[in-house]
Amino acid sequence: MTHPTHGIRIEGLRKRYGEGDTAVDALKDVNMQVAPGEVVGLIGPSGSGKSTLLKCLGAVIEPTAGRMILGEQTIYDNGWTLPDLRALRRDRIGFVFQAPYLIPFLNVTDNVALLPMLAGQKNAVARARARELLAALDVAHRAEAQPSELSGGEQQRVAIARALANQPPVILADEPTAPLDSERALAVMRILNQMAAQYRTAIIVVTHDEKIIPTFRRIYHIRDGKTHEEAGEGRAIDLAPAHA
Ligand SMILES: Nc1ncnc2c1ncn2[C@@H]1O[C@H](COP(=O)(O)OP(=O)(O)OP(=O)(O)O)[C@@H](O)[C@H]1O
Repeated sequence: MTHPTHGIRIEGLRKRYGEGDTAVDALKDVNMQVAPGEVVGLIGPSGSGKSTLLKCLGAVIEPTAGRMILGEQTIYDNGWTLPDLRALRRDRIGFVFQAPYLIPFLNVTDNVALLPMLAGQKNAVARARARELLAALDVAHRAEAQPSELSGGEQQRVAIARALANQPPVILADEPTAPLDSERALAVMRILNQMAAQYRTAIIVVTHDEKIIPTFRRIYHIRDGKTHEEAGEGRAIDLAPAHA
């Protein structure tokens, strides 16, 4: 089957934890499509299945049924279709979390270059790629600093650079703006939108953050393990300051 849009496609995804009387159907029927270059919001109350969905998409846990397509590749079709899930996570999916989780004893450039090096890139190529991304995210001047010397917003931008380092077709962001004030939260959303457009990345942002919800053009609501799509406001965010 061909997938003209690529990006992310999820069809009829289900996840059951446990068995028998104690089984929990965390995902009952999840359907989503995210185009390359698009940033969508995923919103839902506590316990609705958001983390379960991200963990399935990130190949951290195995779904029970359905299909998941990342980029050009079907990765799950009622079972994993790939032998090496570690390589999938490392090379094809970027993760951004609420906390930046930078490696404290590596400088900023090496934090970003590490994943391409692990994927087999030569050191010089990986570091050049890291410097290009740090420049795109406006933190090139901190390239030789240690993570502890950066502000929270700078650390989050380095974490975004790291998520982009292997040019994954997909980025999964879990509450990436929760600890940030309004201006910085909007700046992070602007960066994610710019990066999505520049690198044709499909990005899913799980969030409760009222500050950023108006920025999405499309939102998936998840409730009781089922997704519902709705149009967002898609409010322009180019008035936000450049520095997160
Ligand atoms: N490992 C597990 N074993 C059994 N049930 C689980 C497990 N992980 C999650 N669940 C259940 O699956 C359902 C969905 O949980 P999930 O963590 O995906 O929700 P969430 O939307 O991310 O919630 P929150 O916003 O509170 O983090 C909940 O009923 C939860 O109790």
